[in-house]
Amino acid sequence: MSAATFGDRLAAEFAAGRHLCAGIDPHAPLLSDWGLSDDAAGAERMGRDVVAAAAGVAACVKPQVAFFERFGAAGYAALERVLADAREAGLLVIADVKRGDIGSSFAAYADAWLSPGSPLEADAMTVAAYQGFGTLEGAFAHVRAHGKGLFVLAATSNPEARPVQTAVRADGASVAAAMVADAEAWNADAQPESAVGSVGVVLGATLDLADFGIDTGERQPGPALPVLAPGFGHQGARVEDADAVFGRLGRALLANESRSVLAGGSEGLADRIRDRASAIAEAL
Ligand SMILES: O=c1ccn([C@@H]2O[C@H](COP(=O)(O)O)[C@@H](O)[C@H]2O)c(=O)[nH]1
Repeated sequence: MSAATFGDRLAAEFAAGRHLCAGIDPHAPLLSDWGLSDDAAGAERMGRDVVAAAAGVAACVKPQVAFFERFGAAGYAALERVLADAREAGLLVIADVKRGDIGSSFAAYADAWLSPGSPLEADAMTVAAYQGFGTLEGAFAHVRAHGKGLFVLAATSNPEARPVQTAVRADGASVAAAMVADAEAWNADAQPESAVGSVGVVLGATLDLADFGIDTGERQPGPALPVLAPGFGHQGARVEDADAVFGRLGRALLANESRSVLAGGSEGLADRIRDRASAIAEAL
């Protein structure tokens, strides 16, 4: 049993003025920019350098697991070492794996990414609840028992998602709004006294959330909903606009930037991370 919840640990990052989530996305062209090989060793080098530069500066790192997975077992071994470095550096890690399945199979994904002692252990993972919010129960068990966190895809930054996520369910809620409501309800029920919940959502910073039926106006009672917001930097969203985009949902915001901090090679990485972290802290 972990004493601090994931929400508590996020709240401590916010209190220290840290809201940047530094992405670890070893795209082939970025590896080439860095003078690294497009293989597991190159991805590992980039990942470990980002961890070293982000420690104490960013709130968390977010390895995009796909970029390691493309190298098979060697990629996973590389990722394990990046995760071990991040744990040692005291950085929160969100594994961007976007897993979802029927509950019994999803529980195995949750064990892989959230079980204490698992080689792939992270602090939180991204999940898809399109097979029903209840399928996430295997991860909720780790959230309750081990202080882990979840980020449920709600309104994603990519334009192709709109028809699915704006679709209206039989109860009148859009799919995106239902994910937000379900996450808020889970936090209010499981961790009513917490300032920040442990179950958050992914909301693209590139979006007008009203188009997705998401209410950013009225502050809800209960813990603040953690929001992992990709779309800043390379995808065009500006942190200066975060308040206007997220409204009440910006209370526990993690602003993700991947390519915008990784582009330009390993030289200057620490400065870029520091600059983005300050710009985000100032804007929020
Ligand atoms: O809605 C989503 C969900 C996840 N992502 C991921 O975030 C990063 C964004 O990278 P940038 O280089 O900062 O654009 C990447 O890993 C995506 O897979 C997202 O972009 N949008």
